[in-house]
Amino acid sequence: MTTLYTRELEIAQLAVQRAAILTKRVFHEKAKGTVSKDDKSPVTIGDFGAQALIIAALRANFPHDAIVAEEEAAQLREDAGLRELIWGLVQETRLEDVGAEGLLGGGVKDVEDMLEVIDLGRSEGGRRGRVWTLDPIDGTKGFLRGGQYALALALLEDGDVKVGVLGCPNLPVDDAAPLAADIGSDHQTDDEGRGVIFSAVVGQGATSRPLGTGALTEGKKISMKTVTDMASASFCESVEAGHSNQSESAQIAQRLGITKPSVRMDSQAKYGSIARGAGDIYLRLPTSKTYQEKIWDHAGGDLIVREAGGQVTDTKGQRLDFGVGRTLASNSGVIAAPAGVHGQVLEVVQQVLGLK
Ligand SMILES: Nc1ncnc2c1ncn2[C@@H]1O[C@H](COP(=O)(O)O)[C@@H](OP(=O)(O)O)[C@H]1O
Ligand SMILES: [Mg+2]
Ligand SMILES: [Mg+2]
Ligand SMILES: [Mg+2]
Repeated sequence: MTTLYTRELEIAQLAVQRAAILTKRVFHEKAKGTVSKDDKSPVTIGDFGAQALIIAALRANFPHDAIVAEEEAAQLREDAGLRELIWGLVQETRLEDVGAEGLLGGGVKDVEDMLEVIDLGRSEGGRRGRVWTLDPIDGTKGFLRGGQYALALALLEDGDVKVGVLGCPNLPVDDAAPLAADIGSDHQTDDEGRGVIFSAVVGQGATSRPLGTGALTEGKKISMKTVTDMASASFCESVEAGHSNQSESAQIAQRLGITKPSVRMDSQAKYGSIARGAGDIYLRLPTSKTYQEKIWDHAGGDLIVREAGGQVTDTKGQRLDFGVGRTLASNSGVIAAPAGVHGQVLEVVQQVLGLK
């Protein structure tokens, strides 16, 4: 039997759309309730609030599915001020479309329930069964500096990505718009023309549609650009130098004959951008031997790029393996490129990294 994942896709898109209403509100506020996690990385009331809203929708619609999400409630249990702020936001956030809000169902009863909902994302993942993976704000550093960020949700079944949704509130709606790494100096007031949801279902292609706040509109098919001449291609990379080795990627660009400077952008907005042909190649080269990539940072983007005509592997040339657990422990780095040139890019990556 073919499973079409129609309901999973609809719920995932609406849940991301609703949570984006919350993150956009926090994005425009000066005080974002930022705290440091144990690994010193930032998390904000936007991350916690979005995670609570999205998991609440999953709990109501797919109560038997496991969830692997980035954040956990431990810090909120010790900080009443912070959790009340988040609770206020979660309570107030509703989709404009009453029917759509009804579809999401459930809701969060009270503050304690909100903390429990956040902690439903602590599954260890794995190769068996249905596992949702959620990054409520991917690119928190981009979110804090007024750049790109994404709400990323994907469904894995037996370790394979079946549905992927990326909400990118700060990317242009227009698939043909030039690659936008930041959103200019007007970001405190103006959301006009921005906000897009990228989606994909395995075997059904990838689409984009406006993020909006009302009912979802029909998606438009997206596809990667065909690269015929490397000299006119461009790399899309992290803003954070600690997340990808930028000097190695400069050498790779040079060897490939790429002349344009890399576009630096936070979050999985990179995957969405290349999937719609606004950029060409996404490179993420390991900066340390010990860091393991997290499944929520890549699952949605991986499927969206592959369904748009791309290939995604690590630097060893292996597909990303989402069935290992919460991390991509068996992979190293990421190379996402149009299928026609992926092999050529991989070859040069391996030469520069000394892998062959
Ligand atoms: N040393 C490191 N190497 C690679 N990725 C890292 C990293 N430290 C943190 N990250 C991840 O990089 C993500 C952001 O990706 P990008 O650099 O493409 O914007 C972060 O997601 P969050 O912002 O959700 O925590 C975080 O999970
Ligand atoms: Mg992330
Ligand atoms: Mg995150
Ligand atoms: Mg984080």
